[in-house]
Amino acid sequence: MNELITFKDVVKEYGTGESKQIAVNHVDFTIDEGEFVVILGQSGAGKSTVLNMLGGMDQPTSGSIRINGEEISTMNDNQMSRLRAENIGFIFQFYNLLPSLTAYENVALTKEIVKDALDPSELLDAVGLQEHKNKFPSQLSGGEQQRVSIARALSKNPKIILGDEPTGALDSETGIAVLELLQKMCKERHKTVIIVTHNTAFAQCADKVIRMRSGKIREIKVNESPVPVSEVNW
Ligand SMILES: Nc1ncnc2c1ncn2[C@@H]1O[C@H](COP(=O)(O)OP(=O)(O)OP(=O)(O)O)[C@@H](O)[C@H]1O
Repeated sequence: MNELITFKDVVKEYGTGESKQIAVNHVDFTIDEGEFVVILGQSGAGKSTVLNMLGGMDQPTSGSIRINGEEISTMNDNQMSRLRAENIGFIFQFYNLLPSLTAYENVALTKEIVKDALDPSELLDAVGLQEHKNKFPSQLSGGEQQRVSIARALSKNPKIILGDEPTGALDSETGIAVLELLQKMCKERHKTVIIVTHNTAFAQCADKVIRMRSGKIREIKVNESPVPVSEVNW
């Protein structure tokens, strides 16, 4: 498989002097195109910092981050916005939908940002929300809102989908359904999906598990036979 993402000797420090905090401490890993990757670790391990640097929301203090062969750690805001718009979809713990827009309109917003946005209606069908397209976020359950946000993330047809605790605010049954959908996007649409979580049960379904503690990588494990989400004993 093609290598899509490379972190090489990446360090992220916050603050200076006595208040200096090393959030990410000399981290190396690679992610291939089409992989379903879970970054695991307890609170404060540095997971979100890694994801934020990957999405260009934060820049490393030192080291190299390459996406699709492009060095992103030295990109300016405009270059980063372009790369993000073309390649990356985000799913957050809280769905970040615009309350005054319907599910359909929230997904259709992407058309304003990218030229080749996918059809909102088809995407909402794909995430099982055929009957809810014209509802506002307040009329949808948490799981439904998260599915709208997944449809929105997919609408720009990104190569990479990043999720920071994407099931964190959902009950376990809905969380499993959302995870199943992400695994499906990975297998059927060949998306590279990277999820940050503290839930160790996710490890069974991943192609690759990156374990972090105190800003460092403790283990990188390639799973030869990942389990379909539906078969995991949660
Ligand atoms: N903007 C910031 N300023 C100062 N310190 C920060 C900042 N962002 C993160 N940190 C620190 O960096 C460390 C790693 O934080 P990070 O959010 O990446 O951890 P995490 O593994 O995602 O944790 P959680 O599961 O609780 O979200 C923590 O000690 C945190 O306090």
